[in-house]
Amino acid sequence: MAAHTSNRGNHQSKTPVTIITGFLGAGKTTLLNYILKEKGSRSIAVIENEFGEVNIDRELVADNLLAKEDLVSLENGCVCCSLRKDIVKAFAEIERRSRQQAKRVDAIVLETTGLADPAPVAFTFFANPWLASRYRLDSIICVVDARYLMQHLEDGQHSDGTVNEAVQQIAFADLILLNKVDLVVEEEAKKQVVTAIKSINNSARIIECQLNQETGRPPMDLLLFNNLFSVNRVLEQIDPQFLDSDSDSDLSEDEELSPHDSAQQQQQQSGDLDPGQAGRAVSAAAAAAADSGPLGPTGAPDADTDAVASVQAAELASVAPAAHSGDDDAAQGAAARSSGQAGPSSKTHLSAAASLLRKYRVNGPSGHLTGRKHRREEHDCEDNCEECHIVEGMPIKGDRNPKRRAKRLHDLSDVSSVGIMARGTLDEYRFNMYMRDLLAEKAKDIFRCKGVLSVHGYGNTKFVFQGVHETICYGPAEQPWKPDEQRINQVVFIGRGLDRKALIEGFRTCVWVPLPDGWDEFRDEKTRQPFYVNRRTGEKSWARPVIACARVVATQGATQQPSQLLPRRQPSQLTTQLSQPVSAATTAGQSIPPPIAAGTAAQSAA
Ligand SMILES: Nc1nc2c(ncn2[C@@H]2O[C@H](COP(=O)(O)OP(=O)(O)OP(=O)(O)O)[C@@H](O)[C@H]2O)c(=O)[nH]1
Repeated sequence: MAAHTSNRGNHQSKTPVTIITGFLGAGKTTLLNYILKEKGSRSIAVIENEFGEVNIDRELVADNLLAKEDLVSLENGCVCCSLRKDIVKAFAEIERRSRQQAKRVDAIVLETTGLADPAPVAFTFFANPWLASRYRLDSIICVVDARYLMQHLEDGQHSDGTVNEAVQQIAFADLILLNKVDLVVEEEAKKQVVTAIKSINNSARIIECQLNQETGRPPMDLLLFNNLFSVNRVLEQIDPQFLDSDSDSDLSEDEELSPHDSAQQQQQQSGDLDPGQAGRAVSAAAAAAADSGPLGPTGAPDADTDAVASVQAAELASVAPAAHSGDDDAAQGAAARSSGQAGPSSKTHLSAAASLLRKYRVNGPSGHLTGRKHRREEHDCEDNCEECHIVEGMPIKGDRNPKRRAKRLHDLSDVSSVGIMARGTLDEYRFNMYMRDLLAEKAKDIFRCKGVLSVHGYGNTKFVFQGVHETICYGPAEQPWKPDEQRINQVVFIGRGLDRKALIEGFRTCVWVPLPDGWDEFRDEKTRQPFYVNRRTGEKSWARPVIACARVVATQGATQQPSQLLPRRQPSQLTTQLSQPVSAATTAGQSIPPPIAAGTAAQSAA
């Protein structure tokens, strides 16, 4: 780990950092899990950034980590904007933990959210002196969803010439994993995707893969320690003015931590970072690290006198203003750093860094996750308007004319996440119906949904569900529910124009509740729709009776007469029916099948 390396400024001795980027649902976490499983004796720490209100990825990644200390989560925000300060703090936290356990870290993998622009994240490694002295960017890997890329690119090309995150992610990649090739059967369609990728980034290597299959994964040595990132490439092929520097910096003022923050920092020593607490906790770590000094390779304190200053720099996550030193200086400095030569003068370094950070500091005061509805057309704003998340950005490749540079739009004002948690177990059928109806109506706008579920009738099997637009699959998690683990269902939806209230209310109806005494549940053999029979009276109903007023509810809203139902079956048959795994309804990569015609008993059952 960087804290365990005494060489400063030597490119190869710095701890390599791999950024995994890619649009929502492309397969980033699948890749990360593969890396963690195949890492062998190498020690890898993970910084995981999740956009959603509920962190499902932590659950999915944690099983593959040797220790939970190897994972730092940056939740409910996006590292490229609202959580960017926290990147530095997350690195400091990893150092603190590794120091505490006298453990080395060979590499760090940072998984961004699917909505992140990797550019500002990447440049934090050049802009922040503390990070730059300890870490080097090994490569940016972009995972591309072969099935949905064209849709995402189309969504990303606006009539006003702006581009979206999917484009940025490809443009900045050093390595592109064209994933889910199993879902694109036609060679022509695949070629079209490859052509689209090459039109954005012609220099990155493209590897076709199927990350969810053992046989479809790229070899590990292509992924880590590959030294592919090059600032020169960014300057030459993406934005020649990327490192333009100037003298002003407005960074330090609002990024400094107040004494109040510092007091809070002292209280949090370990554990995953809560949203909002994250930065403070990790800063405390940076401060603690500064106090004790960095460790050398053996774990002994290093006498490096700039240590305190460096770590404090990390804590502040800011750069001091520096005199204007000229574009060439800045570019050369960055290029020199990239190639492992001695760094530029600190003046140049800080100046370039100030320019970069200012350029990419795009989020408004409250960040885009607060559900701001501020839209571009509502006022006549300029580039860099913080309210709109619009910054001056990348040119379209090959376009060297600054006047024609496309503005990059990081307008997530209508994109939100809705996280829902519910205690207990879920009714399989109702949940299937809930998802089917939701996706039938809103699949295009629901970019991503995922969750961890406890389903009634399946004992301690923990189910994971994963959805990307209308593609959804269910399956058992790697680990079952632990005996002392609370059964809390967690789902998260990420998309455009989500109706939070409707999503929550709908999900609530999926929670399994016991039937009133005397009622049995059966399934229609063809549709698998449940129906209910009163043992005593023989009454049948599509609607689920509830305990308090079973008769009333049982007849309310039923869409067909119980007489149309199949004959009553024996309880043993019922058990067989209900023990069908929820995953049997769908298999990976297939859309959820419609068990019954739309709009029938699923809604009325509530
Ligand atoms: N068919 C198919 N599915 C895949 C492949 N690779 C990953 N998946 C599935 O795609 C879904 C999303 O994968 P993740 O790894 O969670 O995607 P992600 O990019 O981390 O998603 P976010 O973090 O939410 O943006 C999961 O259900 C994976 O099992 C593949 O090669 N083929």
